[in-house]
Amino acid sequence: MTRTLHNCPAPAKLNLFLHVTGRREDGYHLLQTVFQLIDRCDTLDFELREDGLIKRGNAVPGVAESDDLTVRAAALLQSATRPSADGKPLGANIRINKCLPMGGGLGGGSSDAATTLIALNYLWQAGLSNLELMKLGVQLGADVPFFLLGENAFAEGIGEALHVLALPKRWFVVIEPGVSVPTAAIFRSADLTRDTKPVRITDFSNAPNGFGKNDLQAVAAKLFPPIAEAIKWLGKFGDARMTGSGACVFCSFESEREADRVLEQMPPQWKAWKAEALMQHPLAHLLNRNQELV
Ligand SMILES: C[C@@](CO)(OP(=O)(O)O)[C@H](O)COP(=O)(O)OP(=O)(O)OC[C@H]1O[C@@H](n2ccc(N)nc2=O)[C@H](O)[C@@H]1O
Ligand SMILES: Nc1ncnc2c1ncn2[C@@H]1O[C@H](COP(=O)(O)OP(=O)(O)O)[C@@H](O)[C@H]1O
Repeated sequence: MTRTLHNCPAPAKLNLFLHVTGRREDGYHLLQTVFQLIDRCDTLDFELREDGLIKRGNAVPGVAESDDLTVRAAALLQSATRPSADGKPLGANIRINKCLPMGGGLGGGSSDAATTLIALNYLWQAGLSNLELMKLGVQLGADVPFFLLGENAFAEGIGEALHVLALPKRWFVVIEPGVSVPTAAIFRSADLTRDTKPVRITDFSNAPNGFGKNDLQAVAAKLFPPIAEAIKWLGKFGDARMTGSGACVFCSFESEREADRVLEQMPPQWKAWKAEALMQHPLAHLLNRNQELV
C-alpha cells in the first residue's frame, strides 16, 4: 500500500465568463460559466495514518484546522468509506503549501479540497468513482465538482452541471489586486443583476476569446476599488476581466511572449504572474473516470 503522496498539485481555475441567470429558492444562484484550468497551483502532501485521525501539518493563516476545506474533505470521504478489516478507518496528515490567494476567485480552497478527495481516495484505496467524489465535493463548495471532473468545462446550475469543453491553448496574465473577496457578500448584493439571458455552449465555442462577461464584476469592483484599477490597467492590452467573485483579474494572450511583455510593464503595487492553460487536471491519472461521466 502506498503510504505517502507528495507535491500533489491543486491547480487554479479562471472563469472565462460568468453569467448569473437566476436564483434558486434556497438563495443559491444559477450560473453559466466556462471553467479554465491553469498551471498555477497550491501543492499538498499526504501521509497515511493508521489511527484514523485527520491532521493538518501546517498552519494556514486565517483558516482554523477544523474549517480547512482539506480537513473537511478528508472527514467527508472518511465517513463515506467502509472501515478496514479491523474496523478502524484510516486517517491522514495533510500539509498545504499555499500559493493561490484566498478570496481570489481562483478556486484555491475548492481545488485543495478536490485534490484531497482524489489523493485520499487513492491512498485509502477507497475505490469511489469520480461521480461519487463529485457528489461529496459539492457539499464542500460549488466549484469542487469541476476540479474533480479533471477537464475544462462549461458549467450550469450552481456550477455542478458540467459539460467537458475543449479550449484553445492560451497564456494568461493574472493580477492579484491585494484584496480578499468574500464570495457570499457579492452574491448577496442588491446591485447584482440576476437575469442574464441563458446562452448555449455552442455560442461560446464559436467565439471562445472575449465571449460574454462576468456579472459579479461590477459589484466586486465597486466594493473593492483595487479590482476596478487592475481591470482598467490590464484592459489596455486586451479584454481584461475578473475571475469568479474576484479579486483576481486576468487577460488572455496567444503567446507567452505577449504575456511577458505585459508583465514587464506591471505597476509595482500588484502581484502579477503568467500562467498557461491546462487541458487536463494534473492528477487526472488518479481519477476513476467511467461512463457515468459526461
Ligand atoms: C463564484 C464562483 C464561480 O466559480 O467562484 P469563486 O469566486 O468562489 O472562486 C463559485 O460559484 C463560488 O463557488 P464556491 O467558492 O465553492 O462557493 P460556495 O462556498 O459554494 O458558496 C459561498 C456562498 O456564495 C453564495 N453562492 C455561491 C455559489 C452560487 N452558485 N450561488 C451563491 O449564491 C452562497 O451564499 C454561498 O453560501
Ligand atoms: N485550504 C484552504 N485554502 C483556501 N481557503 C480555504 C481553505 N480552507 C478553507 N478556506 C476558506 O475558503 C475561502 C475561499 O477561498 P478560496 O477558494 O481560495 O477563494 P475563492 O473562492 O475566491 O476562489 C477562504 O477565504 C477561506 O476562508
